[in-house]
Amino acid sequence: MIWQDIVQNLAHLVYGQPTSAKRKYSKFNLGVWRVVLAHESFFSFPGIKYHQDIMNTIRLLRRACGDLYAISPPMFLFMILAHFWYAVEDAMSLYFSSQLLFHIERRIMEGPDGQSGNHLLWATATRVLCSVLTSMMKWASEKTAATYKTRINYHMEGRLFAAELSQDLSVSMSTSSRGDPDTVVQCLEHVLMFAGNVISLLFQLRLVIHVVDTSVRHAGLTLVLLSMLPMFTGSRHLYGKAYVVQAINQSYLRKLALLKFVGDRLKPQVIGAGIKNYLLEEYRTVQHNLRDIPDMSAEGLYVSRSPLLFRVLHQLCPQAVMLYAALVALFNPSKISLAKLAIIEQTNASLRHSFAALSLWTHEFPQDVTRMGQFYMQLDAKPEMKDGDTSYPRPGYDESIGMSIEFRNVSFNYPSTKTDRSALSDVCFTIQPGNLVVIVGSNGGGKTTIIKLLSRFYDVDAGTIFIDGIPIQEYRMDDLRKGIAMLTQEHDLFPVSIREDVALGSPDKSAIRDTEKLAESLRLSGAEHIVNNFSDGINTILEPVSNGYVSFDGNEDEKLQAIYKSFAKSTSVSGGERQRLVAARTFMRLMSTPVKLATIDEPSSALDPAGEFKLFSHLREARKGRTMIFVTHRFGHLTKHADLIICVKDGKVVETGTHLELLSVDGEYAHLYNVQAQAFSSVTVFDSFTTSLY
Ligand SMILES: Nc1ncnc2c1ncn2[C@@H]1O[C@H](COP(=O)(O)OP(=O)(O)OP(=O)(O)O)[C@@H](O)[C@H]1O
Repeated sequence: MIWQDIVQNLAHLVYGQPTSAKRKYSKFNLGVWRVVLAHESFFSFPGIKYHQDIMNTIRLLRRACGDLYAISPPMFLFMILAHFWYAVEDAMSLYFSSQLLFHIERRIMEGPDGQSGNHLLWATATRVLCSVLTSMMKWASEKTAATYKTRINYHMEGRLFAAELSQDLSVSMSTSSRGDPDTVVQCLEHVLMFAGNVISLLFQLRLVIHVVDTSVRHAGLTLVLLSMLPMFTGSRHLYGKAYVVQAINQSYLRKLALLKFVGDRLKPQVIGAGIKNYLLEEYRTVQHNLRDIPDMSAEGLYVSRSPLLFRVLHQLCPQAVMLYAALVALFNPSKISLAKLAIIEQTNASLRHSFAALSLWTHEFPQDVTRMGQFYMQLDAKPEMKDGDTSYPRPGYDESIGMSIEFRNVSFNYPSTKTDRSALSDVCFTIQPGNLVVIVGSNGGGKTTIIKLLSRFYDVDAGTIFIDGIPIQEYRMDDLRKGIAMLTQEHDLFPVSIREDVALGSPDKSAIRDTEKLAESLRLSGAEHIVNNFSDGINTILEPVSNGYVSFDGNEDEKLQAIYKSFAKSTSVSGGERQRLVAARTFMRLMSTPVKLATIDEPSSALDPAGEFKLFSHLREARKGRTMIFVTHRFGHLTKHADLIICVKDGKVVETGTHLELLSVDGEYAHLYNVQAQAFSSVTVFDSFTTSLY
């Protein structure tokens, strides 16, 4: 019911959503569904403390107005003027139409010699003028609005992009959805529409009551209310209500399960198992059991449950004016005229439309405000981690040696984690400048987490990480990260050309034109031959952003499909080739900036053994003046060169030492090493090749 919806939505707006503790819930079955519907009484609203929400809404709207005004003051003012004009025009056009109808009627009754010709002429001219002005306004407003909205969207999206780029990982991971810049202008437009709607509504009410009153005194309000009755008794619907729907009919669920057997995934097994007849028989049983139980949507079934009386009233009430007029005409014909009837009918229709628009507004506006709030919250989200003010490397610190690192009683858990187990707990180790370190351990042990903490992706929960003798938090994050080259197990390519992708390894903008360094990076990572495979060479974009679509109906058209495929020609490379290209970015970094720490976290899972061996050798060659930390599961050839091996298990450091020291301890590292060594002990041509590499 529209009226109920308006009241309920306004209550939501003023008092906020009621809490589930205050709502009542009713359960009922509809066809194959069980519906649980939340009911709200006015008393279930939490109370006036929600005036805070209203203040927040006003604050948000003021901020939105400020932003939109700053983008283009004339366009902003024009947008407000246009909306105001529509509201006034809506009301005026009703008034002018009624005048026109009166004059037409008078003219018809008086005939061509009557006195009303001039009035009719004026009324016609005013009506035409008003329509022309409105069309001009609409034309201008559509043009301006399109440009204005485009500007607003680009501007707001740009601000959001900048804000997202500067957020740290824990903040971005806690944000569930990306804010929509559209919401700002939408919200403001909805407010303007609401204001316009209220103006028209008041005018329409005034007009219809006045016209009816001129026929029968004081009958106007009664008649208006009577014709509006369907809004109080209208059909039931679930739109905008809080409910949950579950399929509970076992035969229906069985039918859904049976239909899955003809899907592509299970079809081969159905054919192989020869169960066609069995499934067919089962389906017939289900069909028989379901008989007439409808499986149409719960929403549709709910509407069809409206009581008969409501339906009759719904049909009859809008005709109340006509029926009433017929009665008046029957007993007192001089009190009614056709012009009045036409005006009342027309105004009644407008009134119904205005009430429906108002109901929609009260439903949508709180959602708009919430979305706009989310947008601004994302825009305002500040990095949680405090930046330090010491430059890295510190002035006077020896730049020719690598980074020294100490983890002192470090514990850490990811902000988004759902388990109680810490990713790292009470971790202690020390790495000397220039050391080659290998971190080993089983899956989920915390190896990658150590690497991420070193680049200060997150702050530790307890303990301290010391970099070159001082806590990591004291360094300026940008400086520290410039001193670290990371090669990770994620091998996502950037959606740009290979040239730009590799060049982005260097913070220097001119790297994109440094052909020599680009070629050397590709050579060291073993990606040279990949680039040579493409006709566009180093300028190939491997993951172009999608740049078009086929319309829904065009999906059937083979020619259109072929044209679409020709736009989006993504060039695929294998997992190993991707890893090599990503590694090229790291070599670019190692060649371009004074890197004091290189962290290499399993970048070779998809590489063949020879490729992995070469990659690691090239990385080791770039070690001079740097500390280097490798994380790898295939560590035989690396740990022998390592100054320090850190063995982690379940978030704890279980052993540290050199290869020989740890083998002699015969603990976790010796166990992992022996498992790998045994895998190579069977003599095959391939194995002897790989073992010789290691
Ligand atoms: N982004 C994340 N959010 C929540 N938990 C995470 C996240 N990344 C890792 N973890 C959890 O932290 C723990 C340590 O993960 P980490 O990636 O450091 O292990 P790992 O030793 O590198 O494992 P693998 O050898 O499989 O790469 C694991 O329990 C993992 O599930």
